[in-house]
Parts: sequence; C-alpha cells; structure tokens
Amino acid sequence: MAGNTDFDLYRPSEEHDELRKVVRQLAEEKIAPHAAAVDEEARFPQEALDALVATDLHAVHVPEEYGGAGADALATVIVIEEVARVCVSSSLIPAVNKLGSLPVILSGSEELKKKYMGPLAKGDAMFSYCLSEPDAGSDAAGMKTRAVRDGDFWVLNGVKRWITNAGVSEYYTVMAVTDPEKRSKGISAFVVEKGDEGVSFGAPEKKLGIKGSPTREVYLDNVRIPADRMIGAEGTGFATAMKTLDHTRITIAAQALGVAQGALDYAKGYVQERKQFGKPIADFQGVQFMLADMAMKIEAARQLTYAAAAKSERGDADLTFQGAAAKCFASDVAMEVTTDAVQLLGGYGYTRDYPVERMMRDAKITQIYEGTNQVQRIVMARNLPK
Ligand SMILES: CCCCCCCC(=O)SCCNC(=O)CCNC(=O)[C@H](O)C(C)(C)COP(=O)(O)OP(=O)(O)OC[C@H]1O[C@@H](n2cnc3c(N)ncnc32)[C@H](O)[C@@H]1OP(=O)(O)O
Repeated sequence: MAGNTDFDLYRPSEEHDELRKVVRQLAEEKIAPHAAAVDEEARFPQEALDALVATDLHAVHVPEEYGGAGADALATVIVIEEVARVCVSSSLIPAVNKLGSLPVILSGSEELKKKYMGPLAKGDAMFSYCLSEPDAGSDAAGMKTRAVRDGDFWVLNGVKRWITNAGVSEYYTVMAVTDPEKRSKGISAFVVEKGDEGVSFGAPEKKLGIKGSPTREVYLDNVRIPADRMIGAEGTGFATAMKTLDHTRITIAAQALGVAQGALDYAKGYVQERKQFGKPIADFQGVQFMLADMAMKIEAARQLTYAAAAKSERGDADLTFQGAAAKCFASDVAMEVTTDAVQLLGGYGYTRDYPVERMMRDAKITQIYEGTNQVQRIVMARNLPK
C-alpha cells in the first residue's frame, strides 16, 4: 500500500528532533535559571534574548533569502514549545518576532522584506504586532487608529493596546483605518519604527502571568511615514492581519504545549519524592490517573498542533480552522494540566517556592491572546472542515 506522504509531514523529522535537543539544553541551561526571578521582578528576560540571539533561535522563521535560518513552521513551533517549557515569558521573544514580521513576509514588497528582515534575522531588532486597541479587541475591524495620505507620506494617529515587546522592539506592524466607510476593507497595514517621530509607549501593564514579557500601549501622534512603508495594497491590512493569525495561532498552541509539558515534567518528579502514608504519592492510583490524563491531553494537543504546523508550511486551504483549533484546544489543555500540577503539589504547589504556580498563571494568557478561545470558536464555525 502506498505511504501517506501528507501524514508523514505531521511527524517531526530527525532534524526536528535534533533541534528539540539543542533548544531544550539551551533552555535548561540559560533560560530556566532566570525564570523565577524574571516573574518575581516582572523584568524583561534579557538573558533569554541574549542566549536565543547567540544561537540564532530568536527568529528562526525568517526566510534564508533575507538572511534568516529559514526554519519551517514545525521547527518554529518546537523552538517556542521548548522555551515555554521552562519560561513562557521568554517564549514570547521568538513567537512575537514571527507575529510582528509575518505580515511583511506574507504581503510586503521586496524592498520592505529586504529592509526589515535582515536586522530581525541578525538579532539587531525585534518586531511587534499592533492590531488591538482599547475599544477594539475581539472586534478587531472596529479599530479607530487612522492613517491619512499626505503626498508621499501617510500620517498615523491612534492608540494600540496590549502590544507585546512594545518599547523593546525596533519595528511595529500597525493596522490602521485608511477608509472609514469600508470597515475591514478600509484597513491597511504599515511598518512603523520605534524611532519615528510621534511614537511613544504607555506604562507596562501589571499582569497575572507572563510578567517578564512587556505589554504596553503604543501611541501614534502624527507619525509621518513614507508611503512605501505600507504592507501590500491599500485596504488589504485586515486580511493580512487575519492571514497572519492563521499561522501564528499555532505558535500560541506551541507555548501552551510547552508550559503544559513543563508542569507535567515537574509534577512527575515531585510525586516520586513526596511521601505520605509511608510511600511516594506516585504509588497511589488516584495520582497515577491524574498523570495519565495530563499526558494524554498533552499528546492530543501536540498532534493537533504539529498537524496545524504542517498545514501552515504547506499553505493548506483548511489552515484557518486548524490553526484556531490547535490554539483553542492546546490552551485549554495547558490550563487544565497546569492546574492539575498545582493540585498534585498540594500546598507547596500554591507557593512561589515551586514553579507550577507560575506555570498556571502563565498558561491563562494562552486562552486569551491572539483571539480568545470564544473568538477561535467563531473562526472554526465559519471555516468548518469540508
Ligand atoms: C506570543 C504572542 C503574543 C502576542 C500578544 C498578543 C497579540 C494579540 O493578541 S494579537 C490580537 C488578537 N486579536 C484577534 O485575534 C482578533 C480577534 N478577532 C478576529 O479574529 C476577527 O475580528 C473575527 C474572527 C472575530 C472576524 O471579524 P469580522 O469583523 O466578522 O470579519 P470577517 O467578516 O470574518 O472578515 C472580514 C474580511 O477579512 C478577511 N478575512 C477574514 N479572515 C481571514 C483569513 N483568515 N484569511 C484571509 N482573509 C480573511 C476576508 O476578506 C473578510 O472579508 P470577506 O467578507 O470578503 O470574506
């Protein structure tokens, strides 16, 4: 019987397995030791950025022709997953570099790609993604930020909210209204630079989790940029933003997978050590059943996520459904598994002396960002598999 080659693509290759080994070692040696302090002090994980840049793992998705590693979607997932296994805050570095730059890769001119991908690939600049606003979250097309043409320039005014790595990134993909009469078809995408006059940032948000990842508002006050900084044609910005999310929701699934795996791995070790009633609690069937359920859910989430990554790489027509499904399912699994890990550690799990409470707090955001899991259900329902 002929082999199903499509199915083969869902399976990591030897190179993917090798990459996982390399990233796991790096994450354990260079990122994990700082994860608790990064959370406690709510500070940017500079050690993680340095380690990722030194090993060329900070933006692996950048195509080779623009100076990048040219990693495929599954390789990018593996990098994010392995970093999130030890520190979700740090995993936002490769994840948001992809989110911010993908609009340029998908829809930008050759000039934009050449100009902005090189510094990103070298680690000289990071990229953020500015879609949401104070009054436009789930209803992204309801944005108010305006871009008005003035000769060879566009002038941008507005406020973008919940912007990851705002202030740290050099480059920002900004979606703005160019024709208020046309709703989603009147939105265009632009590259804005941190150094552009009129760009400034709000105070860092005080968050439940991913405390090491800066989340700030981006203010655009008469920001005048050359017309060739528009990404794609006028009026295509919303479609580009949505296409981007089709690919990058899989990176949120990767974060979710990673944090769930990290919590399971920690809990597995703990239950061997912890003795009650004269034996390790791992000997109790109730505990074994919990671990089995956690591992089962993670495996199901991993299969869905890797399959979605394969679809992203191939550009399959049903990517929109699969990306939303992977993000939604894996993030729910992350919340369940990290909560169960806290339960397995009992009172100790509830304290900051153990990493699982951080993991549980960090997991929560994966059910919210890049579209709440309720929005994912809207997306799935509108794109049900044929
Ligand atoms: C680790 C990373 C952390 C990053 C930090 C967090 C960053 C973020 O959270 S990013 C922001 C997250 N925001 C979101 O995910 C937004 C959630 N909302 C949405 O996805 C959409 O608004 C949604 C699904 C509710 C649909 O909105 P709605 O206004 O009904 O638009 P809709 O009518 O479906 O589409 C409008 C047009 O866009 C285009 N479009 C929509 N979806 C797609 C798509 N997947 N691909 C291509 N084009 C699309 C279509 O052209 C469509 O027009 P047409 O009628 O011609 O088909």
